[in-house]
Amino acid sequence: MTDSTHQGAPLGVLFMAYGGPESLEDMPGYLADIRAGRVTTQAVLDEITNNYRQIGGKSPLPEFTRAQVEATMQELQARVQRPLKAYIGMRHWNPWIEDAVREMLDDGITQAVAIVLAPHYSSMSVAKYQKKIKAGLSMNHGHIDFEFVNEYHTESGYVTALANRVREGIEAFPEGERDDVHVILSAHSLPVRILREGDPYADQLHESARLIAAAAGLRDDQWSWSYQSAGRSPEPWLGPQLDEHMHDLSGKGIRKVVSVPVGFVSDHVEILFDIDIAAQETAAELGMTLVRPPALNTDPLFIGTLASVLERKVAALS
Ligand SMILES: C=CC1=C(C)c2cc3[nH]c(cc4nc(cc5[nH]c(cc1n2)c(C)c5CCC(=O)O)C(CCC(=O)O)=C4C)c(C)c3C=C
Ligand SMILES: [Fe+2]
Ligand SMILES: [Fe+2]
Repeated sequence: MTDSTHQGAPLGVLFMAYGGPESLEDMPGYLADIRAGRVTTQAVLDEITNNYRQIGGKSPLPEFTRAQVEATMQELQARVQRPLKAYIGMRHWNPWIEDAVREMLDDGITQAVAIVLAPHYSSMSVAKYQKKIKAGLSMNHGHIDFEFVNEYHTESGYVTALANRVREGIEAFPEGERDDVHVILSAHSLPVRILREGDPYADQLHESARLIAAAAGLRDDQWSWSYQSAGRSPEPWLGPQLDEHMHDLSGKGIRKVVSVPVGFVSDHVEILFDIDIAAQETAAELGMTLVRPPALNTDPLFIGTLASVLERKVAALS
């Protein structure tokens, strides 16, 4: 428990997520932001818009984010005596991180903790969210003491929750077939150049994957690693990509697969389209059965993890 001697404004808790379009009309603006000034051809715009059309015409990410924030705040406020106030800021769409920071300053917040709804640190992900906080502060000529959660990829609640998903996927197969089921753990690819730059992303992903496989009781030959959702740019991206990896596994005679993305914490287009539609099509071509258990979303173990890592940062500010 932290003390209750702080007066005045509550302590801010800023939750940051990728952001997602709430209608197909948002697509050009959303993509322009993600691709940061690079031209998006009509063909790429049409392709990605069509992917969103196939998952219901909008991203479910904002709604999952709000639900995760509400559940985490309930748990965190029960553990911390100091009054807290939650804010949501997205990197690529409304509500923007910079606007959330302005709202915090308007509310008189002087101390805050910040977390990205992504468990692994990279200069191309978490660091960019943190830069946006700093931009929001400098644009508004304000100051807030921030404590940042950089990563939480080895937290036991996160690992156990995903190991439970792995088991749930395996148990979707009849009992006599479960020994033959192969588990693919995956995460969003990034350009290969991050390795030369000493970025911890790939190592952190592999560490999570090993912990999850061990917690799920998988044999070494019963799981493998793959990247997914590489961006549409000419430079090389980390692989193997899910599609080519599934072809490799098929070549080894594997026909039953469970897919568990470990870098995403809610169901959104990179799962609902890239796995549930695109990878399922590949599985059908290869004569494979592919089971994809739900993402963490508001799993109580995951929410407990978010509350715990935030609680430690709140304590550091007190
Ligand atoms: C670890 C890094 C990344 C995560 C996590 C991530 C999640 C994520 N991405 C989308 C949707 C799109 N991403 C796109 C491009 C893109 N994504 C990342 C990194 C992560 N994305 C990079 C580095 C890039 C390339 C940017 C560029 O300069 O081109 C795109 C654009 C189309 C494309 O290039 O494929 C989309 C759309 C979601 C919904 C998501 C979920 C959390
Ligand atoms: Fe992305
Ligand atoms: Fe992506």
